[in-house]
Amino acid sequence: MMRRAKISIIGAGNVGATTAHWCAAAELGDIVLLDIPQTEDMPKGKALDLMQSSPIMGFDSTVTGTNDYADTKDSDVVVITAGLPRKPGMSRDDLLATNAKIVSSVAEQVAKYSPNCVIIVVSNPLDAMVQQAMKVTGFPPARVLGQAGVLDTARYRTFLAMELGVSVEDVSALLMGGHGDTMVPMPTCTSVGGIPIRRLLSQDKLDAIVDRARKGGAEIVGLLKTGSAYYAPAAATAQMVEAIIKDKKRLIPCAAYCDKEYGVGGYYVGVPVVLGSGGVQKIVELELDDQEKADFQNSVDAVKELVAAMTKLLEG
Ligand SMILES: NC(=O)c1ccc[n+]([C@@H]2O[C@H](COP(=O)([O-])OP(=O)(O)OC[C@H]3O[C@@H](n4cnc5c(N)ncnc54)[C@H](O)[C@@H]3O)[C@@H](O)[C@H]2O)c1
Ligand SMILES: O=C(O)C[C@H](O)C(=O)O
Repeated sequence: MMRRAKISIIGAGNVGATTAHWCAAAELGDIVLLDIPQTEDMPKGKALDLMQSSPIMGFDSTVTGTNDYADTKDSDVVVITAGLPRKPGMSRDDLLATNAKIVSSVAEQVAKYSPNCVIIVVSNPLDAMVQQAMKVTGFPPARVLGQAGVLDTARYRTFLAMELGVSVEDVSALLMGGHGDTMVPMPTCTSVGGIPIRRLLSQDKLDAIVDRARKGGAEIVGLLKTGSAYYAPAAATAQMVEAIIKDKKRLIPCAAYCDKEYGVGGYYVGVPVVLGSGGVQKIVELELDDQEKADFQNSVDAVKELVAAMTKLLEG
């Protein structure tokens, strides 16, 4: 009998529970939703609620809630959403000290119970958290990656479609770099219905859209006031889960470990990858123009600083 894929989601908060929702609705596999013992039966409650939507939505995935890592044993994919979200006035980097400790403890348990899984980290500040997850698990870099680029690109595509009055389905785009204010839009890799974006939009309008995409997370934080975005982040994460489980070989931007690639030198940063079974199958190296190169380097430098601050915090 064919075994269904097993997907565990660590952190049953807004992003975690919504990722479970999208994954279940798309019948990607059986899902385990885990949170800390202090949350008591909360993950069980969310899992049961989701299961009770299955007759209406027509999916046969099971969803189990738990506080016990033993229930995540032998997962194929583990999504880490554990950690604090930011509130208005905070940057993602302000979460560094708290979330680095949380992600370290989570990654240790994930490696113990699912030594062969692919890990998708979502917790912020993303690029540092995924680096820490790789370090703690000792997994090969292809099996540890971060979700940011799919979300950032989706925001950029949404704003472009809104501006042009066209279907989002026809907007194809790419953003690179870290998941922060230094992320690098790639107008040379943006097209609508096959038409290069610069033939459809003035530079001013494009710049304004790029700026809004860069600040897209803060815009939602400012509106929600109690936390950060979760519908789009969860949809982005579910797309990555699907790519891995179905070996779809999607060419999408993810936070991937780049050593020689783009001359990064051993850090996680957003780059286009081929994502499929086993995680990152290939990092796609593009020839960058001078501006893109400078912007990308600036973003890599910001990631390096963040990782150095994290190392100091954890070791100090
Ligand atoms: N990468 C991205 O694009 C992206 C997008 C949105 C949110 N995020 C980040 O994802 C994280 C979660 O956001 P959220 O909105 O779901 O927050 P949330 O507060 O709704 O949920 C976080 C959950 O993590 C749990 N948790 C805390 N410590 C834990 C531990 N040690 N083990 C297991 N679970 C633990 C909490 O109990 C809580 O239920 C935040 O750090 C946020 O910044 C990243
Ligand atoms: O902005 C945040 O803090 C959450 C997330 O990184 C996002 O981009 O929505």
